[in-house]
Amino acid sequence: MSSSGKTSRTKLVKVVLLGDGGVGKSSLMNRFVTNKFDSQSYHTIGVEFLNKDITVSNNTYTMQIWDTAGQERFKSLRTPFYRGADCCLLTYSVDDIQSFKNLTMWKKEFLYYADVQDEEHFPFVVLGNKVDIPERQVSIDDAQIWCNHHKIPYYETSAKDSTNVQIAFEGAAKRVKEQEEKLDLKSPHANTVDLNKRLPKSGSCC
Ligand SMILES: Nc1nc2c(ncn2[C@@H]2O[C@H](COP(=O)(O)OP(=O)(O)OP(=O)(O)O)[C@@H](O)[C@H]2O)c(=O)[nH]1
Ligand SMILES: [Mg+2]
Repeated sequence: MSSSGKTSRTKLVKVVLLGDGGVGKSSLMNRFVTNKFDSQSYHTIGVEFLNKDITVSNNTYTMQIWDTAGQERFKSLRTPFYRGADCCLLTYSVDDIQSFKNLTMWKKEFLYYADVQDEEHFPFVVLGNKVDIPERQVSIDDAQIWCNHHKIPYYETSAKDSTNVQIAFEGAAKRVKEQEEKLDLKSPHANTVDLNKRLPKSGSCC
C-alpha cells in the first residue's frame, strides 16, 4: 500500500481480481466502481483497471482494482500485472464447482508471479459470486472450510443484485490494513541493535 499523492492520508491499494473465466470478476468490479451490471458482458482480454475511493474506519483508500482475464489462453497477458499487489481477490461462482476447485490453482499462480515476500501472510480474500442463482454447486460450508484451512476471509457476493459487493471490497482494504499493522509492529525490532549483545573478543576471527 503506498501514498497515492492525492492527499497525505489517502492510500493506494492495488487489488487483483483472479478466477475462472465467467465467474463475474468484471461484473464485480463494475458493480463496485460504477454500480452497474451488464448481463451480456464480454470475456476480458488481458487486464483492465478502475479506481474507487472508499473510507474504512476513518481511513481513505484509493482501491485500484485490476480485473484480469480468467481464460487459460490469456495467462501470459495477465500474470505480469500481479507484482506490487496489496491484496488478491480469489473469485469463483457458487453455481460452478470447477471454478471453486480451481481456487487452489489461482492462489498458486498468484504467489508464483506476484513474487510476494511473505507468502503465508499475504492478504487474500475469497469471493463466492452469483449467490442470486438458487441452483448452487458449492455449499457455503464447503467454501468456508476451504477458506478456514487457508486462513482467508470469505464473502458471498452477487454482482447482479449488489449483495455484499461493497462489504467485500471494504473487507479487502481491512485485510491490507491489518497486515500492514502487523508488519509495523514487527519492524522496529527487526532494525534494533541489541546493545547488550556480547561482541566477539577483539582479535577473534569469524
Ligand atoms: N446471475 C448472475 N450473473 C452474473 C453475476 N456476475 C456476473 N454474472 C454474469 O456472468 C457472466 C460472466 O461475467 P463476467 O463479469 O464477464 O465474468 P469474468 O469473470 O469477468 O470473465 P472473464 O473476463 O472471462 O475472466 C456475464 O453474463 C455476467 O452478466 C452475478 O452475480 N449473478
Ligand atoms: Mg472479465
